[in-house]
Amino acid sequence: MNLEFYKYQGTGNDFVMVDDRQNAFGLQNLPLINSICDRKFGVGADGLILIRNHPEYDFEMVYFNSDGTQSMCGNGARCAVAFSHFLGIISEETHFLAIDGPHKAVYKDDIVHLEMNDVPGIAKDGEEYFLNTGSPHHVKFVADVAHYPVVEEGANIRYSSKYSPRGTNVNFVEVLDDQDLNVRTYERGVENETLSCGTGVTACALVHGSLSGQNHIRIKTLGGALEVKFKKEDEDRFTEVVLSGPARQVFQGSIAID
Ligand SMILES: N[C@@H](CCC[C@H](N)C(=O)O)C(=O)O
Repeated sequence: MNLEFYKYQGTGNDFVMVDDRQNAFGLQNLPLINSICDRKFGVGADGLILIRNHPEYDFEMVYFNSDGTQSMCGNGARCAVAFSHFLGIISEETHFLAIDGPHKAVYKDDIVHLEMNDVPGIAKDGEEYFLNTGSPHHVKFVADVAHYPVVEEGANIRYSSKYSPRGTNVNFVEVLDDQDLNVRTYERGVENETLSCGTGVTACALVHGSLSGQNHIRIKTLGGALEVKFKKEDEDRFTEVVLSGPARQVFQGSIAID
């Protein structure tokens, strides 16, 4: 049997996308997800996304990390919006469902503006921070992120007893100024550095914005530029959080599956 798929990338965070409006893809088939995402033996991707019908929303995004675990993916959601536009499911605006609840988004000129869920607070531990932007994120400020050992130190924090057993994603942030950051992220579920992480840059922007007093932060990742706008309420609570950036189709294909 052949599985038709599309490949998308959002600032270098890459995903195999499947139009699964017929609910044909087995959600428990983790070996299949692993093998499709494998960069040597499969298509190769940080994650796999199914687009499914939903009675109350334009579509449902079902996201899997490359190891088959599930969480919210900001870049994946931006790609899901672009893919749903390509499939003709949505036009410019959409209201869709993800694992962390409903999201609204606008797709215009190849840029997806994605409304994230409100963030209830930031936990501080010395000079390091933890918050949940749909997925869990540790945020650590460093002086020279380009030369930082992201994979080694990211794995140390991700597997530390503090975050056991669920683990966390880990972001290393270099502050350029009050509104600009360089960010590199170690991702749980990929167990490696990815070129960009949408929920991760959102977490970094909220921490930095709460320290610098700004509510519009530009973030450079290894895979490109993203922006986060938000409203800061009292007690480090954030509403109207919007993640913006490009999401593009790279190719389409078909893979033989058993
Ligand atoms: N790349 C994603 C985050 C995907 C989920 C994460 N790896 C987790 O398991 O928490 C993004 O763009 O947000």
